[in-house]
Amino acid sequence: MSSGVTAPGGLMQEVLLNSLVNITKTRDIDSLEYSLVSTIHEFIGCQQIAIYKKMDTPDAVSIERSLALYVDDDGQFQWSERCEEEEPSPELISCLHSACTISVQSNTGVENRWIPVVLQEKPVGAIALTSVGLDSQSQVLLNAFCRIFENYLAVLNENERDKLTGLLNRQTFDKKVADLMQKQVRNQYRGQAHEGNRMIHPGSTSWLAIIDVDYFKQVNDRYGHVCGDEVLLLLAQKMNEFFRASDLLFRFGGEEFVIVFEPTRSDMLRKRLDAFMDMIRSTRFPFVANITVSIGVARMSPYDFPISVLENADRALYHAKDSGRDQLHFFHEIVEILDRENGDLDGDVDLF
Ligand SMILES: Nc1nc2c(ncn2[C@@H]2O[C@H](COP(=O)(O)OP(=O)(O)OP(=O)(O)O)[C@@H](O)[C@H]2O)c(=O)[nH]1
Repeated sequence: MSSGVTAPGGLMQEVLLNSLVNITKTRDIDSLEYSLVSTIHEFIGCQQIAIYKKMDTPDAVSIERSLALYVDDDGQFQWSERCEEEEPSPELISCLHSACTISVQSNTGVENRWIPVVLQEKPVGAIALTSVGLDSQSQVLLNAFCRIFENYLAVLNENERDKLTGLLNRQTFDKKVADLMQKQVRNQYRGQAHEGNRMIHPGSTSWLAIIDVDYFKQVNDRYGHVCGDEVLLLLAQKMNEFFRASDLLFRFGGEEFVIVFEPTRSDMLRKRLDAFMDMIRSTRFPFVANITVSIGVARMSPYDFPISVLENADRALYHAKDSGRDQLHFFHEIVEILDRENGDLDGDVDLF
């Protein structure tokens, strides 16, 4: 038996209730995960606890370990951060595939257990535990914690998402971007040249793109709002399939979408967005057959105000619309051109 908290009955119940209060007090998914792992550590006391997430990418399903806690023999513990799981165990894959709990016991009595996390009837992740075997009380507690986590995850997930497309909604923008930027500062500080298992190329920065459907009003006017919604839904699905799971995809309202890209070089991003525009041009949408999009992109560093970056991307988008639509423009390039034309090297030109 590997129980964490040992306290008299009444006190134990109080500690337990407080822990549940802490789980349900959280307002974002990262804090929820942290509360769950802390609670399992406190009440069940495992050697390792990890949360895995299934990430659907264009080419394959990848798995991310979003949080892990390692406890050594002296009870000292260490947190480990988000990373891509390069070689997921067959048990983890099978748990994610079957949505069933899997438990494997070694000769030495160490037990590995994978518990699925199910959202809208689909397995979206798993909680993995390494322990010296769980007694029945710990198993009951563990299952209850996991189910509370699952229920609360569903609530938070719904609050973060746009109802029509399922993409992140505008209200989450500040928090999500702040988290991403903090992560980049930490990586810079550690001199880390990798993002997950991807190489960060020299000269890479984050980018923010605003994608806006061209002449979308005509779609609504001609076919009605419900048909317009169908077009937006398919476009969002295409974006989800095309871009990496680590890029943040938002619907900002109407026919306007925002993507925050993890560090990459501008030439690489241009290639990717050109390919995206090509894919959209050749996709057959319901009712309208074809649509095009205009895109404005601005560089984003951890030291920028997100609102200023949004304004810059919006100016580049305006330029794309103004120049005929179905185009991609980078804000810094427009500034460079205008600077040259105006001979104004302050960069303080009234652009648009
Ligand atoms: N179907 C649907 N339409 C929406 C939604 N939100 C906003 N719209 C419509 O999106 C259209 C946006 O029109 P405009 O801003 O004039 O832009 P546009 O017609 O795409 O023209 P350009 O962007 O200049 O190419 C309007 O008709 C809005 O009513 C929504 O949730 N569903």
